[in-house]
Amino acid sequence: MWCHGLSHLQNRLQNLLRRGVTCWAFQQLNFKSLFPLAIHWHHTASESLNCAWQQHEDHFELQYANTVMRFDYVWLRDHCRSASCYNSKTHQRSLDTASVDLCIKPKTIRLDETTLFFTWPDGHVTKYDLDWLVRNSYEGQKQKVIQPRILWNAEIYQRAQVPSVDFPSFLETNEGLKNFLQNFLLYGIAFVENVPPTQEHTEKLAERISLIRETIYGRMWSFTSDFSRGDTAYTKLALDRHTDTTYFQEPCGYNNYDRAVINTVPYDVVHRWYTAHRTLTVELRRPENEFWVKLKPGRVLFIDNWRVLHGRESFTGYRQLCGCYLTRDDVLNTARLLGLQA
Ligand SMILES: C[N+](C)(C)CCCC[C@H](N)C(=O)O
Ligand SMILES: O=C(O)CCC(=O)C(=O)O
Ligand SMILES: [Fe+2]
Repeated sequence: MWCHGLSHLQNRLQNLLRRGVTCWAFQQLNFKSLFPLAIHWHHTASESLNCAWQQHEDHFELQYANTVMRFDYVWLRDHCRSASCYNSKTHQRSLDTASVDLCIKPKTIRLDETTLFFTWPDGHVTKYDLDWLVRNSYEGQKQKVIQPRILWNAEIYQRAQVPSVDFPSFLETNEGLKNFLQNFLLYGIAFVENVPPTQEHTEKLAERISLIRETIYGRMWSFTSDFSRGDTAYTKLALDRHTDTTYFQEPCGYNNYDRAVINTVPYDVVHRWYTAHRTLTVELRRPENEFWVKLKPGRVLFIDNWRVLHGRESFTGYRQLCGCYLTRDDVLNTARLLGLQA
């Protein structure tokens, strides 16, 4: 993440929208006439619970809360929350997953109210609450939006009139910080206004959100067009949309300027790469996806490099920027501590 101003932004957002899982209607035929092996459907005693399950040869099938779920038996054993399998104080698994027989099957399955009890061949009992299973099933997760995001282009973002947060509110109130982070998570960029235009205040701002990442550019960097480093960022040249530090093992995001020689793939794969690169670049350069921001002293911009690229026009005269790179895990951690879905 950056926390300093840029002259224009290019938003390019790939987001996978997920569809909810469909419900399942099941006409219960008399299986005896169809299959030699009787398949037992187990139902809850109380109709209101509306839960049915079936013990298949290689998985457990559960129908509950309008969701059809399928669970691997090793998974059901591995996620056991019994005292001997799970440390409820640290929320860590005690069970040695590698000790679970890959061909394990439950000896018996029983439902009591809203809890399923699986008894394994060694006598160990694993119990699951039905709602926990829905929440933690693959089928249940597919229905959830992991983190709400708003896909935008320049027009959508301008129309959204996303409010900036003021420096004092951001620094001194959790509400200010939470509003900022909510916008940052939704859009991938967010602004803080009226920040005293010093590196120290910018640093204080960044530390409010996350750990600052030390890189070859220092912890906080302040730069101008003095070519103090052999990089076009330290010139007056225009910079096309990009993200920084793509040459790091843990880059901020990816960047065409800094791309090293492609010498690890054969020529035909190289050509496919260029074709894909061209498709992406055409998309990235669509004018409607460019959101220009006029930076000024006191305006701090945070950018999620996994969602938004940055760049600038060429310029004349004196211009100085300062900022830093933030660690994504710590930004997300701060957001979660404030109750945001991140
Ligand atoms: C000046 N500042 C430290 C912000 C960025 C320097 C980044 C330089 C390099 N072109 C890259 O994109 O990673
Ligand atoms: O000068 C700017 O506005 C941005 C420069 C840049 O992208 C960089 O330093 O990586
Ligand atoms: Fe950059």
